Amino acid sequence: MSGVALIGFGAIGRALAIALTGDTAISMAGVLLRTGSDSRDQVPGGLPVVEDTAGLIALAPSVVIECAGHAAATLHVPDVLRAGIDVILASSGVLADPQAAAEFEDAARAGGARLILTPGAVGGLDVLAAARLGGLDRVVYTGVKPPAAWRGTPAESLVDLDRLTNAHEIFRGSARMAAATYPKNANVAASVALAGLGFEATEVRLVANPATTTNRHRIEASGRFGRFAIDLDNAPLPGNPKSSALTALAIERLVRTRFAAVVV
Ligand SMILES: NC(=O)C1=CN([C@@H]2O[C@H](COP(=O)(O)OP(=O)(O)OC[C@H]3O[C@@H](n4cnc5c(N)ncnc54)[C@H](O)[C@@H]3O)[C@@H](O)[C@H]2O)C=CC1
Ligand SMILES: O=C([O-])CC(=O)C(=O)O
Repeated sequence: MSGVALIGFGAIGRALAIALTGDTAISMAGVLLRTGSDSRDQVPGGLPVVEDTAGLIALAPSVVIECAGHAAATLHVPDVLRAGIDVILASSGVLADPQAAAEFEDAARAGGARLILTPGAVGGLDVLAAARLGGLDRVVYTGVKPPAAWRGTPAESLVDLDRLTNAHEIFRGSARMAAATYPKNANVAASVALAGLGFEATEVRLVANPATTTNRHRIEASGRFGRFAIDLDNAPLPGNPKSSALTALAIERLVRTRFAAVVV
């Protein structure tokens, strides 16, 4: 088996295809699109396009990258894992649903494959996961994005995003609720929860702020290890103000790591 296959060809998928095409050590195996998808015209010529899970598995990739959202992850990822193919999951928030989390894990075990979470738009998950082994007391994640990043989300019923003049907290609660309520904006909250204190105990604040042009993420954690805080100020991806460019880079790094002799 060789190569990388994508589920979805939106802002992250396009960035990955550009970054990985032409690399001599890594080949692109193909892309899974929905039937009639607008993205078809943007897929580089010669790259196979498939429309269902069986077609994706038939490409025999060494790894599949999911970058299409929670529904697509639920639809395709368990079967890909059961077929023995590793999956890099961008839409980590799908695991906030205990039933989905159990199904994904069972599928990975059944197929002898690995479900790999990307740090995505944040960093510090290594610190959090190590600190957790010694015991964590508190983890707080705060995500701040410009109003445009909250369009098409429940924030629209809380505040007039077009007329916002000050920062407005649009969500405060558990990582589980954040991931379910903001599936395209709070995957980071889910990844922080999975690395640290879990979906219930991880505290999340989401903010719409007209004064920012970047996607800001702050993780604060304390426990027996001590304490840490990490701040990221991320440029958004062209084509999707919700998603940080760092997310595509973090996935690219995971892919390169799989094919590298020395792993940093
Ligand atoms: N872990 C993290 O830090 C982050 C995770 N994400 C996740 O990555 C996902 C993708 O992000 P973007 O590329 O920025 O979104 P996007 O909206 O630009 O692209 C998503 C693409 O997936 C396609 N799609 C939807 N359902 C599909 C299906 N069933 N099969 C095939 N394609 C399907 C859509 O048509 C669209 O072209 C987000 O929805 C989110 O779940 C995004 C940003 C950060
Ligand atoms: O890319 C980002 O800044 C974060 C994001 O959308 C998510 O966590 O789903």
